[in-house]
Amino acid sequence: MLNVAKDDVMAWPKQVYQDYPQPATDKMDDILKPFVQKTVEVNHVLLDALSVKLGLPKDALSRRHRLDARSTCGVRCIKTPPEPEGWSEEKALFAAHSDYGSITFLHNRLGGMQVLAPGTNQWQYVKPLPGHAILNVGDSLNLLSGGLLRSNLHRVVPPPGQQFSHERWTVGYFMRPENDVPLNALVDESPLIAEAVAKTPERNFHTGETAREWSIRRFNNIRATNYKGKENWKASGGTENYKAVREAVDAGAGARVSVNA
Ligand SMILES: O=C(O)CCC(=O)C(=O)O
Ligand SMILES: [Fe+2]
Repeated sequence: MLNVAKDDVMAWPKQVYQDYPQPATDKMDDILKPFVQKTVEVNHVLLDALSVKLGLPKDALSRRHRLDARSTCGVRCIKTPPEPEGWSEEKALFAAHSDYGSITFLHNRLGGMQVLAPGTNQWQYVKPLPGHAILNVGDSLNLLSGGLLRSNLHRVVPPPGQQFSHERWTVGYFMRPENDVPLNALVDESPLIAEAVAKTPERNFHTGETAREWSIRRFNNIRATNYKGKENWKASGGTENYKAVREAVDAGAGARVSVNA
């Protein structure tokens, strides 16, 4: 798995955070930079449409996700070898999690990603379609929207059927709010969001954390070297007050860890 920070891609050949291996540096100008720019452009169209639907000013979300502002956004490339033994639930490649940011834009050819649809205990495959991308709403957008947009639990298991004999590749862009954006529901900017928050008193939509603090806390607790058990899983959590997630975790959905979502 290779993660490349958006800020490093956009600053290239200057460095903002760190070095990357040659497969990434060779492709910065021709592939990574255009990929980031195009993805952010598409995501802004989506964020504007979502803002309007949420009763927010049209740019309320996109102005919190500007391309040239520092953030924890990044590109991720995941290569998974073929699984000769075929499918088995224990072989989850990515444990159950919800993404930390706002929008995750995923491109893959093989199946394997599964989602826990709200109100169910059944994992369902999300089938990649040619010419399409898969979009996950992350926890930050869930919070900003007062829970109106859901960040569902998902995981990755070996691809189904005959696909298991192929190498699986995912390329994704993880869009997260700008570093200093407070992660609170936007109640002052939308009566719809204010109403949704008022109707969910059991949830805290005022995290007191900035987007950067939120991501760093979660990355640090889930990192395999720090991970000691369920307590870290909970400390890494963002939507643990969200009933479906809490129930799934208590039922063991989050028992395995391998993610940096
Ligand atoms: O590989 C995939 O299809 C999804 C990976 C994922 O959920 C993640 O990187 O957060
Ligand atoms: Fe994910």
